[in-house]
Amino acid sequence: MAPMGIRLSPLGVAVFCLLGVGVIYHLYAGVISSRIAGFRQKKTVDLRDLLALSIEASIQGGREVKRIREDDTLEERSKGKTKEGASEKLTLGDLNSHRKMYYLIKNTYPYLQVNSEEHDSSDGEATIWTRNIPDNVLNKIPGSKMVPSESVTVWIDPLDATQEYTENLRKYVTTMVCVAVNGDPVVGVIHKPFTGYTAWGMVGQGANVGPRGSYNANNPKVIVSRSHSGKVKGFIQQAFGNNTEIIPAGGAGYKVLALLDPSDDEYEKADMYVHVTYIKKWDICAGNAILKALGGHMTTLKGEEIDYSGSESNTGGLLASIKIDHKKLVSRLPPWDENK
Ligand SMILES: Nc1ncnc2c1ncn2[C@@H]1O[C@H](COP(=O)(O)O)[C@@H](OP(=O)(O)O)[C@H]1O
Ligand SMILES: [Mg+2]
Ligand SMILES: [Mg+2]
Ligand SMILES: [Mg+2]
Repeated sequence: MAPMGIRLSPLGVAVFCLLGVGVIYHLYAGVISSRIAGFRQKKTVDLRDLLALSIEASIQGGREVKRIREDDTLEERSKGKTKEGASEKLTLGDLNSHRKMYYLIKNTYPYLQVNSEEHDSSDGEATIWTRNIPDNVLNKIPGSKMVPSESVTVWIDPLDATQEYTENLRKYVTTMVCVAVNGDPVVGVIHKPFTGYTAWGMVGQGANVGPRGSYNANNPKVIVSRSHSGKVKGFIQQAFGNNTEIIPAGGAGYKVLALLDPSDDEYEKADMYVHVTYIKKWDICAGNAILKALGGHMTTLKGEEIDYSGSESNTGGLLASIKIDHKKLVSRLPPWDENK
C-alpha cells in the first residue's frame, strides 16, 4: 500500500524502473564497457606479443647497460653475499636497466606476474610498448599464440654477469627476459648490449639462432662459472676425466650462447654448461627456453626439469646441452647432493 492513499500502477512502476536503469546505463556506459573490455583483455595474452615486447625490453635495458659502462658511472656497491660468500654486486647499470625493462613490461601488461632480479623504490617510468613486432618474429611466427594471463610468469635479468661488467669484461654481459607458462620456459630472449645482438626462441615456434653442426659428448668442453664456480672442476673431472677441457666464463646468458652458433661474435665452443652452486631463475630461464626451442635441454644435475613459477631459487645445479643425449649425460655425473 502506498502512503496517503496514492495508488501506484504496476505499469507506472515498471516504466519508472526502466527509465532509471536507462539513465544509470547512459551515465556509466563508458565505465561499464571499459571494465568489461579490461576483464576480457586480462583473460588471455598473446605469447608472440610477449616475445616482441621481451626483445624490446632487453634492447632498452641494454642501452642503459652500455651507456653507463661507457660513461664509467657504475656506482658499484654490494647487495650482500651469496651463500658461498662471494660479494653480490649491484651497479647503476643493473638498476637503470631494471627500470627500463620492468616498467615497459609492467605498464603494457599490469596484470602479469613479473619477477626482476632488481627492485627500486622510485615512481617508475611512463614507458609503454609501441606494439611493433619485428619482421623476423612475424616471419617465423605467423599467428597469435594466446594463453591465460594467470598462467604466465615473466623473469627479468636486467644485467647478467654484473661481476664481469665491473671488471669491464664486456663480452660476457647480457640482458635477459623469459616468459614461463605454467612454470614451463616458453619464450627466451638474450641480448648483448655491447654488440647489439639479440638471440630469441619460442618453444614449438622457432628461433633466430641455431645449434652448431656437431658436439663432442665423449670428451666434452665444459663451460662453467668463473666467479661462482664452487667445486665444479672436481665434479666435471669425476664425470668426464681429469683431462676434460674446462672453460671458465662469466654470465649464465653468455654460457648458453657459447653452446649455440650466434652471429655477433667469436664464442668459446662449449659442448655443455655445468653449474653446481645456487642460482636464480632470472639467470637461467631465458637460456632454458631458447635451448628448449632448439631441441636442447637445461635441467638440474639430477636431470629434473626446472619449474619457473613460484620462488626464485634453483638449488639443484644446472646441466645444459644440445644435440647430445642429455639423459645419458646425467647418468655420467657423480651423485649430486644439493645440501653439500
Ligand atoms: N652461487 C650463486 N649465488 C647467487 N647467484 C649466483 C650464484 N652463481 C651464479 N649466480 C648468478 O648467476 C649469474 C651467472 O653467474 P656466473 O657468471 O658466475 O656463471 C650471475 O647473475 P648476475 O650477474 O645477474 O647477478 C650470478 O650472480
Ligand atoms: Mg646480480
Ligand atoms: Mg644473472
Ligand atoms: Mg643480474
